[in-house]
Amino acid sequence: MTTKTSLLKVILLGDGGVGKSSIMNRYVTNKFDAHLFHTIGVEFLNKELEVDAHQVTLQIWDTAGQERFRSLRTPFYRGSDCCLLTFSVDDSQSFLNLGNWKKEFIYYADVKEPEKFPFVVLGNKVDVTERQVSTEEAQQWCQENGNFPYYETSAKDATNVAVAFDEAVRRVLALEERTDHLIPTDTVKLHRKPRSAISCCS
Ligand SMILES: Nc1nc2c(ncn2[C@@H]2O[C@H](COP(=O)(O)OP(=O)(O)OP(=O)(O)O)[C@@H](O)[C@H]2O)c(=O)[nH]1
Repeated sequence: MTTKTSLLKVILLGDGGVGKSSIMNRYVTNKFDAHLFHTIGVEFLNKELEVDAHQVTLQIWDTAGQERFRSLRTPFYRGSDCCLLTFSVDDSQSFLNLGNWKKEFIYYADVKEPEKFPFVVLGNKVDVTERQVSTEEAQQWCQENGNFPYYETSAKDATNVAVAFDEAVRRVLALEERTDHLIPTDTVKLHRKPRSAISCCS
Protein backbone atom coordinates (compact mmCIF):
# COMPACT_ATOMS: atom_id res chain seq x y z
CA MET A 1 0.00 0.00 0.00
CA THR A 2 1.33 3.45 -0.92
CA THR A 3 1.26 6.01 1.84
CA LYS A 4 0.01 9.48 0.93
CA THR A 5 1.60 12.78 1.73
CA SER A 6 -0.20 16.09 1.59
CA LEU A 7 1.91 18.93 0.26
CA LEU A 8 0.49 22.09 1.79
CA LYS A 9 1.49 25.70 1.34
CA VAL A 10 1.04 27.95 4.35
CA ILE A 11 1.84 31.65 4.12
CA LEU A 12 2.66 34.08 6.93
CA LEU A 13 1.45 37.67 6.46
CA GLY A 14 1.55 40.69 8.75
CA ASP A 15 3.33 43.97 9.40
CA GLY A 16 7.09 44.21 9.35
CA GLY A 17 8.61 43.23 12.68
CA VAL A 18 5.70 41.25 14.14
CA GLY A 19 7.81 38.11 14.10
CA LYS A 20 6.85 36.12 10.99
CA SER A 21 10.41 34.97 10.22
CA SER A 22 10.98 34.20 13.88
CA ILE A 23 7.82 32.07 14.05
CA MET A 24 8.87 30.12 10.97
CA ASN A 25 12.39 29.64 12.29
CA ARG A 26 11.15 28.59 15.69
CA TYR A 27 8.81 26.05 14.15
CA VAL A 28 11.22 24.57 11.62
CA THR A 29 14.61 24.86 13.33
CA ASN A 30 13.55 25.42 16.95
CA LYS A 31 15.83 28.46 17.13
CA PHE A 32 15.26 32.12 17.92
CA ASP A 33 17.43 35.04 16.83
CA ALA A 34 16.88 38.31 18.66
CA HIS A 35 18.59 40.28 15.86
CA LEU A 36 16.91 39.20 12.62
CA PHE A 37 17.01 41.51 9.61
CA HIS A 38 13.81 42.43 7.79
CA THR A 39 12.80 39.96 5.10
CA ILE A 40 13.04 41.22 1.52
CA GLY A 41 10.49 39.51 -0.72
CA VAL A 42 9.80 35.97 0.43
CA GLU A 43 11.52 32.93 1.87
CA PHE A 44 10.31 29.44 2.46
CA LEU A 45 11.17 26.42 4.56
CA ASN A 46 9.74 22.92 4.47
CA LYS A 47 8.72 20.84 7.44
CA GLU A 48 7.45 17.31 7.50
CA LEU A 49 4.96 16.37 10.17
CA GLU A 50 2.17 14.01 11.02
CA VAL A 51 -1.22 15.37 12.01
CA ASP A 52 -3.97 12.97 13.03
CA ALA A 53 -2.12 10.09 11.34
CA HIS A 54 -1.81 12.11 8.13
CA GLN A 55 1.67 12.70 6.65
CA VAL A 56 2.15 16.31 5.64
CA THR A 57 4.93 18.22 3.95
CA LEU A 58 4.35 21.78 4.97
CA GLN A 59 5.84 24.48 2.78
CA ILE A 60 5.94 27.59 4.94
CA TRP A 61 6.24 30.91 3.13
CA ASP A 62 7.51 33.87 5.09
CA THR A 63 6.86 37.26 3.48
CA ALA A 64 8.26 40.76 3.85
CA GLY A 65 5.84 42.84 5.91
CA GLN A 66 7.26 46.23 5.07
CA GLU A 67 5.12 48.20 2.61
CA ARG A 68 8.06 48.89 0.28
CA PHE A 69 8.33 45.17 -0.47
CA ARG A 70 4.68 44.74 -1.43
CA SER A 71 5.34 44.06 -5.11
CA LEU A 72 8.00 41.49 -4.21
CA ARG A 73 5.74 39.44 -1.95
CA THR A 74 2.29 39.49 -3.56
CA PRO A 75 3.15 37.26 -6.58
CA PHE A 76 3.74 34.42 -4.12
CA TYR A 77 0.27 34.40 -2.54
CA ARG A 78 -1.35 32.20 -5.19
CA GLY A 79 -1.68 28.55 -4.39
CA SER A 80 -1.65 29.02 -0.63
CA ASP A 81 -3.71 26.48 1.29
CA CYS A 82 -3.79 28.48 4.51
CA CYS A 83 -2.90 32.02 5.54
CA LEU A 84 -1.53 32.89 8.98
CA LEU A 85 -2.47 36.52 9.65
CA THR A 86 0.07 37.70 12.18
CA PHE A 87 0.30 40.71 14.47
CA SER A 88 2.29 41.51 17.57
CA VAL A 89 0.44 41.92 20.87
CA ASP A 90 2.75 44.83 21.78
CA ASP A 91 1.91 46.75 18.58
CA SER A 92 -1.68 47.90 18.20
CA GLN A 93 -1.10 49.18 14.66
CA SER A 94 -0.12 45.69 13.52
CA PHE A 95 -3.44 44.46 14.93
CA LEU A 96 -5.41 47.25 13.21
CA ASN A 97 -3.76 46.28 9.94
CA LEU A 98 -4.98 42.66 10.02
CA GLY A 99 -7.99 43.50 7.84
CA ASN A 100 -5.73 45.02 5.18
CA TRP A 101 -3.57 41.90 5.16
CA LYS A 102 -6.63 39.74 4.75
CA LYS A 103 -7.84 41.86 1.83
CA GLU A 104 -4.42 41.90 0.17
CA PHE A 105 -4.20 38.13 0.43
CA ILE A 106 -7.68 37.49 -0.96
CA TYR A 107 -7.01 39.81 -3.89
CA TYR A 108 -3.54 38.62 -4.92
CA ALA A 109 -4.14 34.94 -4.14
CA ASP A 110 -7.31 35.26 -6.20
CA VAL A 111 -9.36 33.43 -3.59
CA LYS A 112 -12.70 32.54 -5.14
CA GLU A 113 -14.61 31.82 -1.93
CA PRO A 114 -13.04 33.98 0.79
CA GLU A 115 -15.62 32.94 3.39
CA LYS A 116 -14.40 29.34 3.11
CA PHE A 117 -10.68 30.04 3.07
CA PRO A 118 -8.77 28.82 6.15
CA PHE A 119 -7.22 31.81 7.88
CA VAL A 120 -5.59 31.45 11.28
CA VAL A 121 -4.68 34.51 13.36
CA LEU A 122 -1.50 34.69 15.43
CA GLY A 123 -0.94 37.28 18.16
CA ASN A 124 2.83 37.00 18.56
CA LYS A 125 5.28 38.18 21.27
CA VAL A 126 3.09 37.15 24.19
CA ASP A 127 6.26 36.91 26.25
CA VAL A 128 6.44 40.72 26.42
CA THR A 129 5.09 42.47 29.49
CA GLU A 130 3.78 45.63 27.79
CA ARG A 131 0.78 44.55 25.73
CA GLN A 132 -1.20 46.90 23.51
CA VAL A 133 -3.75 44.35 22.30
CA SER A 134 -5.82 42.26 24.71
CA THR A 135 -6.72 38.64 24.17
CA GLU A 136 -10.40 39.60 24.20
CA GLU A 137 -10.19 42.21 21.44
CA ALA A 138 -8.16 39.88 19.26
CA GLN A 139 -10.67 37.07 19.79
CA GLN A 140 -13.50 39.44 18.97
CA TRP A 141 -11.83 40.50 15.70
CA CYS A 142 -11.41 36.85 14.76
CA GLN A 143 -15.05 36.11 15.50
CA GLU A 144 -16.32 39.07 13.53
CA ASN A 145 -14.10 38.52 10.51
CA GLY A 146 -14.76 34.89 9.75
CA ASN A 147 -14.65 33.01 13.03
CA PHE A 148 -10.93 32.40 12.64
CA PRO A 149 -8.96 30.37 15.19
CA TYR A 150 -6.73 32.63 17.30
CA TYR A 151 -3.42 31.68 18.91
CA GLU A 152 -1.20 33.77 21.12
CA THR A 153 2.35 32.79 20.28
CA SER A 154 5.89 33.56 21.24
CA ALA A 155 8.62 32.76 18.78
CA LYS A 156 11.01 33.64 21.57
CA ASP A 157 9.91 30.98 24.06
CA ALA A 158 8.01 28.74 21.57
CA THR A 159 4.58 29.23 23.16
CA ASN A 160 1.82 27.84 20.91
CA VAL A 161 3.91 27.91 17.74
CA ALA A 162 3.62 24.20 16.90
CA VAL A 163 0.00 24.13 18.09
CA ALA A 164 -0.91 26.93 15.69
CA PHE A 165 0.68 25.20 12.71
CA ASP A 166 -1.06 21.94 13.65
CA GLU A 167 -4.38 23.78 13.67
CA ALA A 168 -3.60 25.34 10.30
CA VAL A 169 -2.94 21.89 8.85
CA ARG A 170 -6.09 20.45 10.42
CA ARG A 171 -8.17 23.24 8.92
CA VAL A 172 -6.82 22.60 5.47
CA LEU A 173 -7.20 18.84 5.70
CA ALA A 174 -10.73 19.23 6.98
CA LEU A 175 -11.72 21.02 3.81
CA GLU A 176 -13.17 18.92 1.11
CA GLU A 177 -11.51 18.75 -2.29
CA ARG A 178 -8.11 18.04 -0.82
CA THR A 179 -7.52 15.10 -3.10
CA ASP A 180 -5.55 17.24 -5.56
CA HIS A 181 -2.85 17.54 -2.89
CA LEU A 182 -2.56 13.83 -2.24
CA ILE A 183 0.64 12.72 -3.87
CA PRO A 184 2.27 9.30 -3.37
CA THR A 185 5.37 9.77 -1.22
CA ASP A 186 7.40 7.60 -3.57
CA THR A 187 6.89 10.06 -6.43
CA VAL A 188 7.03 13.45 -4.75
CA LYS A 189 10.39 15.12 -4.21
CA LEU A 190 10.47 16.38 -0.66
CA HIS A 191 12.89 19.26 -0.69
CA ARG A 192 14.87 19.89 2.43
CA LYS A 193 16.56 23.13 1.57
CA PRO A 194 17.26 25.45 4.48
CA ARG A 195 16.43 28.49 2.34
CA SER A 196 14.76 28.83 -1.02
CA ALA A 197 16.66 29.93 -4.08
CA ILE A 198 14.30 32.87 -4.44
CA SER A 199 14.74 33.94 -0.90
CA CYS A 200 16.61 36.96 0.18
CA CYS A 201 18.13 37.46 3.56
CA SER A 202 16.70 37.52 6.99
N1 LIG B 1 10.08 39.29 22.54
C1 LIG B 1 9.86 38.73 21.35
N2 LIG B 1 10.50 39.19 20.26
C2 LIG B 1 10.23 38.60 19.07
C3 LIG B 1 9.33 37.52 18.94
N3 LIG B 1 9.25 37.18 17.62
C4 LIG B 1 10.10 37.99 16.99
N4 LIG B 1 10.71 38.84 17.85
C5 LIG B 1 11.68 39.88 17.51
O1 LIG B 1 11.04 40.87 16.71
C6 LIG B 1 11.93 41.35 15.70
C7 LIG B 1 11.29 41.16 14.33
O2 LIG B 1 11.15 39.76 14.09
P1 LIG B 1 11.04 39.17 12.61
O3 LIG B 1 10.81 37.71 12.76
O4 LIG B 1 12.19 39.59 11.78
O5 LIG B 1 9.73 39.92 12.10
P2 LIG B 1 9.04 39.82 10.67
O6 LIG B 1 7.58 39.87 10.90
O7 LIG B 1 9.56 38.64 9.93
O8 LIG B 1 9.52 41.17 9.97
P3 LIG B 1 9.63 41.51 8.38
O9 LIG B 1 10.65 40.59 7.82
O10 LIG B 1 10.09 42.94 8.33
O11 LIG B 1 8.28 41.35 7.79
C8 LIG B 1 13.25 40.57 15.86
O12 LIG B 1 14.13 41.36 16.62
C9 LIG B 1 12.83 39.34 16.65
O13 LIG B 1 13.88 38.83 17.44
C10 LIG B 1 8.67 37.04 20.12
O14 LIG B 1 7.86 36.12 20.12
N5 LIG B 1 8.98 37.69 21.29
